[in-house]
Amino acid sequence: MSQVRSALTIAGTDPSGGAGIQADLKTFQELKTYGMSVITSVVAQNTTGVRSVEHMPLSMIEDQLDAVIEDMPTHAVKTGMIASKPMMELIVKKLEQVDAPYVMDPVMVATSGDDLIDKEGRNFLRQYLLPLTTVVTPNIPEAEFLTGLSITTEEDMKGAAEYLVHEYGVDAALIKGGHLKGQAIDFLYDGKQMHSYAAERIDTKNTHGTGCTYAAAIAAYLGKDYPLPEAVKQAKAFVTAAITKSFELGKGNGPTNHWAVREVTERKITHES
Ligand SMILES: Nc1ncnc2c1ncn2[C@@H]1O[C@H](COP(=O)(O)OP(=O)(O)O)[C@@H](O)[C@H]1O
Ligand SMILES: Cc1ncc(COP(=O)(O)OP(=O)(O)O)c(N)n1
Repeated sequence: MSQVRSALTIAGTDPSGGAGIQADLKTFQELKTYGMSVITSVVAQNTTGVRSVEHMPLSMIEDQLDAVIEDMPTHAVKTGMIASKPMMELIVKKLEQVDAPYVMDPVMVATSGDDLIDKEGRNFLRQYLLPLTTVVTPNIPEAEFLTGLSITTEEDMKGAAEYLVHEYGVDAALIKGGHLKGQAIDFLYDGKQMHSYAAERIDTKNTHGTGCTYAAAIAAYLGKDYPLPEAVKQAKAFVTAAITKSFELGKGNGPTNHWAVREVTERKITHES
């Protein structure tokens, strides 16, 4: 692999550093992927919650996207917080100009419980953005919204992954199991095979930004031409390390540790397919 690989994140900000654009760029950097970023919304938040949000004008989002797409090679795209239907319509149009794998982290609610996307945007995402994705990575509540299914068991998770692929035309769906009890297991359905990725659940409240970090790591590995099942396995190891060494910072849920991967060498991930 000669040229440096790059990834573009299109998301909101987290000034406390644990989630959003900040988490994505830290993840790309740790995985030696050149990180580029387009900001959709400026979010005043920390480990305890969101206090205010300013959405970027559409013209500013478009100018940021054009500035990157016209100038920089893009080997993978990851979206996080896209707060409205007009933003999504713009991003759909721009993604047509980028020939690269697209990871969607369908961010809807922050760990703190604050909504990050409006109702019109949720519905547009389901109908128009999902079909463009290489892989969508919902947590349990996000998967329940996207599918309308109740998800309380591992079998429900598998059913939701299959539903998203068959009903919404995503290439693959990764249902993350952090919100369930027991081992931290995720299920990836790629239209042909069901894959499971399991790790020991770590007893910590410091999981702010786990979903962002996981999706950004998947994008980085896809940008390096890893096959999707392997990209997910590597990203699972990355986010598990980040949680293992997460930080007791802030008064709420502390952030994950994006350089943990340099220190946590033994990360037992059970990948089955
Ligand atoms: N306490 C935990 N210990 C180990 N892995 C966890 C823990 N909580 C979440 N995970 C893992 O972190 C990733 C993010 O999952 P989840 O927290 O459900 O998504 P989100 O952060 O979007 O809500 C998944 O791989 C999940 O299995
Ligand atoms: C701007 C922004 N994007 C995404 C999130 C989600 O972060 P959070 O829910 O706290 O953590 P994960 O769901 O990724 O584990 C956010 N808070 N802000």
